[in-house]
Amino acid sequence: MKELKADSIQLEFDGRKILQSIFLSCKQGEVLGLLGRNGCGKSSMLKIIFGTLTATHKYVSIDGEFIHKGYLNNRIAYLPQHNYLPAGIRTEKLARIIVDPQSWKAFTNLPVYQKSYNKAVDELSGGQLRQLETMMIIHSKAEFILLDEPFTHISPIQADEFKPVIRACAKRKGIIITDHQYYNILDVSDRIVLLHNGETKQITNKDELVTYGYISGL
Ligand SMILES: Nc1ncnc2c1ncn2[C@@H]1O[C@H](COP(=O)(O)OP(=O)(O)OP(=O)(O)O)[C@@H](O)[C@H]1O
Repeated sequence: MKELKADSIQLEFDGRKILQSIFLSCKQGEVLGLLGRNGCGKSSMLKIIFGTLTATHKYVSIDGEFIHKGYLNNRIAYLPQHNYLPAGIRTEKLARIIVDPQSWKAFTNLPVYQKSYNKAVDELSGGQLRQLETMMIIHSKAEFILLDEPFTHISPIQADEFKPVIRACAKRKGIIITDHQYYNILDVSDRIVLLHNGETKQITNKDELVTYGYISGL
């Protein structure tokens, strides 16, 4: 199983330090949950690993091989925080571009695809669209999958249907997932990392999330 490592990432915006002491690793076969307050740099970190945001400094590797642009050669796929599928195009057409032919059967069996395959993206509800674009990324060819807020706009029952699909995908791939619905992240993840004051903290006990002021502990 391959291992993705993100190390020594530093990011500044207008002289303001956002990320400074970052170490993340994710093996194929596991789901790594990434938590952190609004604006702490979670999306920026995923974009740096994916290769679409330039950091002041970064070291991203898969099995020791330096990865400059993760999106090249189907190494890393990224679900952005905001919708990415273009409006006006039929779902089936987009799925044929994004989904790995080897995962086509599993993907097309998903209820969300069956309900939407002959519709255009702009005919879907916000929740349907979010599920669909997450599922397309999960069933893409990439070795590692980065999911930025996949549970946003998703109803609780659909989130519960979602989690086993993410777990099943993690048998073959490595997944890094972030969302403010932290209970869903705790549920679906093997390990948790908290981004706190620009640094990654490996979380081994839920109480540490209270200590770092991420949840209130009430
Ligand atoms: N292009 C940019 N130019 C300047 N500042 C930026 C830019 N992109 C992000 N930032 C700032 O960097 C910080 C980290 O943003 P980022 O979107 O990575 O945080 P986040 O943890 O994903 O937040 P949220 O949970 O609210 O989505 C924020 O303070 C944000 O305002």
